[in-house]
Amino acid sequence: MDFVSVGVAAIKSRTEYGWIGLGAATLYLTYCAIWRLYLSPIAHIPGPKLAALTHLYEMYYNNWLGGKYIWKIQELHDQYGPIIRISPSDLHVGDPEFYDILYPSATSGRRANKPPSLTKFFGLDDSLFSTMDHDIHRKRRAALLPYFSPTYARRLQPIFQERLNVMLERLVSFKDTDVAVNANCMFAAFSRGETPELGGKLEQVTNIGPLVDIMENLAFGQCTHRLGMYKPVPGLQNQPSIDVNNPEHPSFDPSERDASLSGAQSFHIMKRVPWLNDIMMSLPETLARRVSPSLGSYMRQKHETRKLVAQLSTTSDDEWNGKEMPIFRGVLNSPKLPPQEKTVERVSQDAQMLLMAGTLTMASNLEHSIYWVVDNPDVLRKMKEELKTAMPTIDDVPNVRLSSLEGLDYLTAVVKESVRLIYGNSTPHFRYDPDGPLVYKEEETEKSWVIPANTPVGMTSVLLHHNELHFPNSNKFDPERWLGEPGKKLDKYMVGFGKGSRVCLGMPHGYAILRLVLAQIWRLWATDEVALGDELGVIRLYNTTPLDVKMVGDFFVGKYNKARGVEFKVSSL
Ligand code: HEM
Repeated sequence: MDFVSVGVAAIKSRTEYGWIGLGAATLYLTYCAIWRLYLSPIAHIPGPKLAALTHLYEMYYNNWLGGKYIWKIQELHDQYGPIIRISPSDLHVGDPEFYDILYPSATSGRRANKPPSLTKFFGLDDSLFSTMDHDIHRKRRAALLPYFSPTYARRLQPIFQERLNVMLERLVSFKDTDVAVNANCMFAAFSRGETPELGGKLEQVTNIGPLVDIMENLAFGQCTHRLGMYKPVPGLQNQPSIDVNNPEHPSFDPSERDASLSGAQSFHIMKRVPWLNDIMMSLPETLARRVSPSLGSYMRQKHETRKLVAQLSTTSDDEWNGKEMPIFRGVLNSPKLPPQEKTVERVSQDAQMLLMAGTLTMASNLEHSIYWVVDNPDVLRKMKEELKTAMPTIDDVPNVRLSSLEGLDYLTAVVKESVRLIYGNSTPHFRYDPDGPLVYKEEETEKSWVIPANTPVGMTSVLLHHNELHFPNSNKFDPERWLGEPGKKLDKYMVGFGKGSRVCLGMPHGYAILRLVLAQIWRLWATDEVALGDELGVIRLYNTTPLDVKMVGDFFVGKYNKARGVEFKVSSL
């Protein structure tokens, strides 16, 4: 055989192999398509064929259009009914009455697992939030539970109050300056300096919002003491504060907040390609920072958290005598966990998750509530009148007890209404029952749908909180809806903290901090329309329109039009 015929034969066989490969791929794809459309155990659930056929349908709305699938899901519910198939593997239910079935309570005896799409996107696979298995989740949660009761939250008031005082003092230092305060950064203080105790040096940190400090205090028994950097402002009650004229200390720095939020942009990619997340998480911090600043700051947070937990693991019980035991010191020692659950690596994941869970939603909530309250003078008027009953003068503000704020119905209604409109997590929260099928019964038609075991089903707070049957005129910020008997009945439909065995662990702390912050800010400050007369000055929105507080995309948490978020200035009355 000459070279030419050998070459021709090789090409021929390669072409043949090519055709065989193509044929096999076509057969496989055809089989997959037929299986997904007609043979899958969820083939009977209504929905668009394209969504049943490929995840690209969802990806078009989430990755290409930017977190828009939840609103498409609402359109699909309008078209196909209350239960729909939204991807080859996932279902979605729009009927609020199904919530308690999908998210069973801890005492129901039913198990609810989380699928990887909701757990493997932020590199904390062994944290409480990301725990897929129901039984492991129960154990991990039991170790944290003692630190999250309403009574415990009340006991923590001095810790909350100390940080809050500093934030309020700092706010006064901006009065009659031209500084536009970034509300989210003011509350969250995403910047974190290295702790001197750990041998690091303090970075220049320009945020002093209370939330990260509070969470760090609860978690580790210390915070980064960034306040020590600020010069006290003369005349402000013994608090360190900022010299606003010092160019090194400008207003609240949004860079890390923006970085953290832009990190959320990768949520929809990571949830479908979890191995990409594993690669990212294995990068050294310097390289991660080059890939993206948000990833860099996330990695820094991860390393710092690990250092703090490692440090806690070497402390002795005596060191905490007479002091509040930090949560993760307790977890490292918890008799409820087996040794493999108490490694520094595993516990650090819980700690980082807690820092994130306790700041992102809270900061967003407080930020937007500033806008809603200023934008609704009637709401502010009623709230201020009620606040005056608990704090007759502004000197009473730092000493008001949480228990007396809990008795203020209107304040509670304002808090609930802001949680309703901030939605908690904006993305569908998937669960599956590993033990058997679930049944969804459509009330109107009395038709029953069997959902096979192990099928992920999601429900979405953004859609449930705009259900016009329960929340008429749902886009309006209207605390009145939570008052009286009708208000009490609405509690069933409030899902901002989730429900069931995985309901937000920090809900008591969340309510406590929201009550304290809102009550104290709005007792101390007025607006141009509403003033009691003895306030420190007025809050005026700056460069913020109604469009800026409207959620435009679901990236696990809501994304908003204006990257800097709500801004305001403070002036004399
Ligand atoms: C307005 C404030 C807050 C909102 C709206 C909120 C909302 C949520 C939501 C929707 C979940 C997921 C529930 C689920 O998986 O079904 C969650 C989980 C969690 N939250 Fe919050 N949260 C807030 C504040 C806090 C605070 C202040 C802390 C900590 C002090 C916290 C700690 C946690 C933890 C640890 C989890 C995981 C619970 C688990 O998987 O068992 N949250 N939160």
